[in-house]
Amino acid sequence: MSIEAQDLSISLGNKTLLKQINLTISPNELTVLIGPNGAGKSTLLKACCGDMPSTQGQLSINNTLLEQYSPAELAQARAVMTQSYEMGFSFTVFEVVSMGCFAYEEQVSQQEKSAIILDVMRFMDIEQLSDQNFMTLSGGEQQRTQLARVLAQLWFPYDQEEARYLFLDEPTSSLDVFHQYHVLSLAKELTKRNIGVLAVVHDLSLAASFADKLILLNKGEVVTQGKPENVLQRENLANVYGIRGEFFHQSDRVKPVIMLDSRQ
Ligand SMILES: Nc1ncnc2c1ncn2[C@@H]1O[C@H](COP(=O)(O)OP(=O)(O)OP(=O)(O)O)[C@@H](O)[C@H]1O
Repeated sequence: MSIEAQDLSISLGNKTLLKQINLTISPNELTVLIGPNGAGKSTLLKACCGDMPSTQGQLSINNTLLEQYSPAELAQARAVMTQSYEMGFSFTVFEVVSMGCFAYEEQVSQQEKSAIILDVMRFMDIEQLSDQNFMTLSGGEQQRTQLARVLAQLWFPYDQEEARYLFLDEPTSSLDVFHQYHVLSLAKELTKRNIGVLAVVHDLSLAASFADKLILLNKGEVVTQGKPENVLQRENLANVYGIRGEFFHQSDRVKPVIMLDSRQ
């Protein structure tokens, strides 16, 4: 059980966005995509969740090719949180989160649905905002509401045996430090429930602190992938980001950090 991308390429016109990507997203791992602006992270995330068709190569989810999934099956196999989430109408937080239940709406009672929504709102620390208009929330509160919505999509059925997947494009970009840690700890927690997580994260120290596996992208290609300490080597930071710095992990009592040289 996993998501497998094989030789995945995407071109638009004469521009190549992704070049021959090979990767595995495992259900028991938090995989984090890193790389500079324009590297292709969002494009790769969209390709892996089936939101963007590839020009070449293939993608399988739990040993079944993506094109063999119906939209309903795909909605039960994976949930996606993109970077922008414009709401055309005014909805309350509760209503936005309840949209996540669309994939199994007919299989649960109203009571069960409300219990799921409350559960994920508690998880995301937004239950006190339940009746507030989504448009009036702060950026971080909106982000946590959207996270609760995608979590709701994967909350049922409870006894699901098939691995499922959560795709998060910059889920921590508007969050304060407490909620950044909270969201990535939660993402890690989900991997214990047979949910594989692929997240785009810009903050390298945060990525190094939580990722089981990092995938470093540059110019549409995978430069390297593996454990954070192996990916965040001095030469990769220099070649890909153009910075001087290094991975530093003092002890198990503290999270690793990327230390930047003061002379860049
Ligand atoms: N629909 C499109 N048409 C043309 N070019 C596109 C399209 N979508 C993405 N691109 C280009 O593909 C490249 C990769 O974009 P992508 O959004 O995947 O990068 P990213 O690594 O997520 O960047 P960032 O860190 O800035 O969010 C960029 O150069 C972008 O301009």
